[in-house]
Amino acid sequence: MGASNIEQELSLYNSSILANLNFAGSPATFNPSISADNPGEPWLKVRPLQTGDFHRGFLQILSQLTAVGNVSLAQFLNRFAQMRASGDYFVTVIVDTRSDKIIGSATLVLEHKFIHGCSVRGRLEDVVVDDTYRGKQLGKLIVVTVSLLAQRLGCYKMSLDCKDKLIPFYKSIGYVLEPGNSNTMNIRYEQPSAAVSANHTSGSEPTLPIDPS
Ligand SMILES: CC(=O)SCCNC(=O)CCNC(=O)[C@H](O)C(C)(C)COP(=O)(O)OP(=O)(O)OC[C@H]1O[C@@H](n2cnc3c(N)ncnc32)[C@H](O)[C@@H]1OP(=O)(O)O
Repeated sequence: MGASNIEQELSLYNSSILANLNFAGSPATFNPSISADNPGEPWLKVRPLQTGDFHRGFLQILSQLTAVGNVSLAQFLNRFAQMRASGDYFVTVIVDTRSDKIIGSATLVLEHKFIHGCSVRGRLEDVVVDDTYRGKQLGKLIVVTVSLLAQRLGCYKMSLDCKDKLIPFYKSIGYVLEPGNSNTMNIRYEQPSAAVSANHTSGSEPTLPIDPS
């Protein structure tokens, strides 16, 4: 099914918050100058992820970043609805409108804190540009877009994890390795069990016993 057959698409977030981002205030340099509003070609568009992007190759793009698995349309729409309801996921894509295909993506996730006066931190996740479009500033464009969005949404900082070879790429956009504070540590769970929701306010969710002591 072609993406154009989808009558009513939902956006993950309100696209108006992408307007007039201050690209001039970013440490990144663009030559020629481009921005989310003016990505350099009339057939390039930067916008929030939409439900119809399942049919525009969104998951295929992500598979150039890491293993995606066999995600069905129902799974995609379910995850989309969860992200949209949370209001904390800003999956942002670049579309080639000539082919109606997604050619780039980056995600800003908001992490709500108690510290720093109940502040919000941004996390940069899942950055990818289709391999046939690389080397044309689109990687920088999508990362700067979500980084400026984080600033607009009031984040006090934005953080990312990346392979060593991408450090120069992110440095060129203003990200820095902070001395004494630049390590990533992980525990990997080889066989993740079925997720159990920790939200036990809904009647249908499993409830956790309350310790009366
Ligand atoms: C937080 C995360 O998600 S980390 C995961 C990042 N994603 C991946 O590794 C997926 C596979 N790679 C890609 O999709 C792309 O190569 C990207 C997104 C990293 C870069 O996209 P591109 O569109 O090629 O980047 P763009 O053309 O904007 O390049 C910007 C600058 O970074 C440099 N650069 C781009 N890729 C790399 C790289 N792999 N290694 C070193 N430098 C790089 C370019 O030379 C360019 O330098 P310049 O500004 O001095 O000319």
